[in-house]
Amino acid sequence: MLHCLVSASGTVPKAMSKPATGNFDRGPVIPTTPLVTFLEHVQETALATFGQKDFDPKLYVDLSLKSNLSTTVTAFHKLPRNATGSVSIPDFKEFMHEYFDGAGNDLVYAEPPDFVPEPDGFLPKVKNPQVRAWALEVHALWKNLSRRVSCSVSERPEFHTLLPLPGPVVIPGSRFREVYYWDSYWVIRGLLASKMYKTAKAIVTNLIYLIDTYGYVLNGARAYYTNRSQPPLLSAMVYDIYNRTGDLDLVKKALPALLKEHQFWNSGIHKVNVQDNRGRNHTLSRYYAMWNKPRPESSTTDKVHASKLLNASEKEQFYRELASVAESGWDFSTRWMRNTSDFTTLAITSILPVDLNIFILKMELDIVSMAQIVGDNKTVESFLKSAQARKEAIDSVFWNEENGQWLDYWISNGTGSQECQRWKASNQNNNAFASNFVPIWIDLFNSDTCIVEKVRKSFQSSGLLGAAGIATSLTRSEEQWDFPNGWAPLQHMIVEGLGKSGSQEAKSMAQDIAMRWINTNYVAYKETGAMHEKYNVEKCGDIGGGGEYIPQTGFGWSNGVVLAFLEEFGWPADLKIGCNGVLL
Ligand SMILES: OC[C@H]1O[C@H](O[C@H]2O[C@H](CO)[C@@H](O)[C@H](O)[C@H]2O)[C@H](O)[C@@H](O)[C@@H]1O
Repeated sequence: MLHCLVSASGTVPKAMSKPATGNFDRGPVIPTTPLVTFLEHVQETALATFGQKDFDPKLYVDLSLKSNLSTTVTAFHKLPRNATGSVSIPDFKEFMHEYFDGAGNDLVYAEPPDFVPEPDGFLPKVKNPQVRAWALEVHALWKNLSRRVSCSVSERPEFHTLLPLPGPVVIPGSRFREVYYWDSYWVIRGLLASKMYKTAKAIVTNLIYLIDTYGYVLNGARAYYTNRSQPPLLSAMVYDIYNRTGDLDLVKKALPALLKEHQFWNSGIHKVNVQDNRGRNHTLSRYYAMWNKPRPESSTTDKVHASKLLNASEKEQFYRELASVAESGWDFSTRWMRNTSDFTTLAITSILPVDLNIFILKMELDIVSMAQIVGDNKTVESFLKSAQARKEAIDSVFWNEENGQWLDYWISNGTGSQECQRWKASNQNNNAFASNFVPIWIDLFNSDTCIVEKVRKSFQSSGLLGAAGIATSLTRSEEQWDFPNGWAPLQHMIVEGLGKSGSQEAKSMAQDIAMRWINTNYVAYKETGAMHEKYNVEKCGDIGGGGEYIPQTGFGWSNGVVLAFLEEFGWPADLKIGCNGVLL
């Protein structure tokens, strides 16, 4: 098959049409705020002063000011330093105490209005008392994770990197003190199981507000996340809430925002046109952050990686790749590296990712359903066409009949390339990733018995299924979105897709994976007293590791997926919970 990669050019949406900085124009850059830039300097001094041990760079860009910026900057420059840029620990601590409010102080605890300790009709299929008691503890964690932005933020926004939001949110937990885009989908799935519809709707209202303000949903609600989005799942949130609550107003409010979001992912740098040898043009999307400097929340770390690169142009491009990987939610993974043992070869902007395009196809189909609900026939017609076109693109670019998987596709040229290329099978990434099975999540694929059987067999022999769930990849890289880590969202999409299919074998497989996942979450919870951000799928009860920050607890999407699984599959009274069926 001959594919022709046509330019990924196009107009940058108005909300983000800022000139690129520097001499190496590889796309737009959204300028950051003076406060973020200053806090990066504070972060650097903190590292020089305290050293690497227990250092979390994000902490420093989450601080808020006590006085205005210029007074604080002046005091910062007056601090006596030695040659390495460090300050004496007592001087630095005093400066921090005098000029900054602690990270997270501007996001205050908010009692969820719809929380009750045991909701009516909670997890009716969970019969085992021990599992029920644990599920109620997980349900109670929503109270710990519920926040609202303090009034001080809207009073003095220039003192904060936290962005103002109209309503309460649920945060992932620990260092993730703000609301995150794609995490919110699984938080909402859990809230629906917890019958907390108001809380779920408030999250969606905030995300719609972000679209109204910025033109897209930000990675998270912080000033340093304005240059990128995250996997687009707002339509799925709205659609699932509507299906539970029948809230027509929510659909009416969401629809215009979703049309805007669709435009964001299908224009400018995110859009790539591929033409095949039969002259068919396919349009697909990719991740592409509007940033080409170190990520402020990981600035000191990014600079160390970039120091291995020789010139300024390579560094700029590497920084853009880092931020674009953060947009994918899979930060970081060998999935995005040209050379899996060299982190500086991250090249996500040259990849058409399977899962992103599935999320956008789902967005298109959800828009069709919602437009039908509100009687907007023009939108129904136009989005049916978009969905049809993307389905054809997915079939022809990603599907690999031999593997029975959808594979990411490497494009060899970056932004602005006009060059036609011959489609090669070798441009499909043949490595096994959990994302290769994400298409099965959506009804368009899980209702096709033939596809389901092929995919089920392929999944069974892929090596991804471990004792405690689905591994992210098969590569042991020390990156957190790789082997042996398993992540709640990936378990959920694959399990839900297999479970919805008409195949009995696929349904049993879904139940089996869900039980492995529930067991590991349960045992880790009993051992550590917490729900974790990620787990090690090699061993039941083990938590995940690797990556650029220490393992986090809380944890929004893990709680959501456990509750959603328990709602769907239940737990029989006589079935033991724990590793190898051993009761703790
Ligand atoms: O601080 C480093 C990075 O942290 C975030 O990514 C990770 O946590 C998110 C919240 O749970 C999650 O959505 C993401 O999938 C994780 O990899 C953040 O989203 C990144 O932008 C940030 O650079």
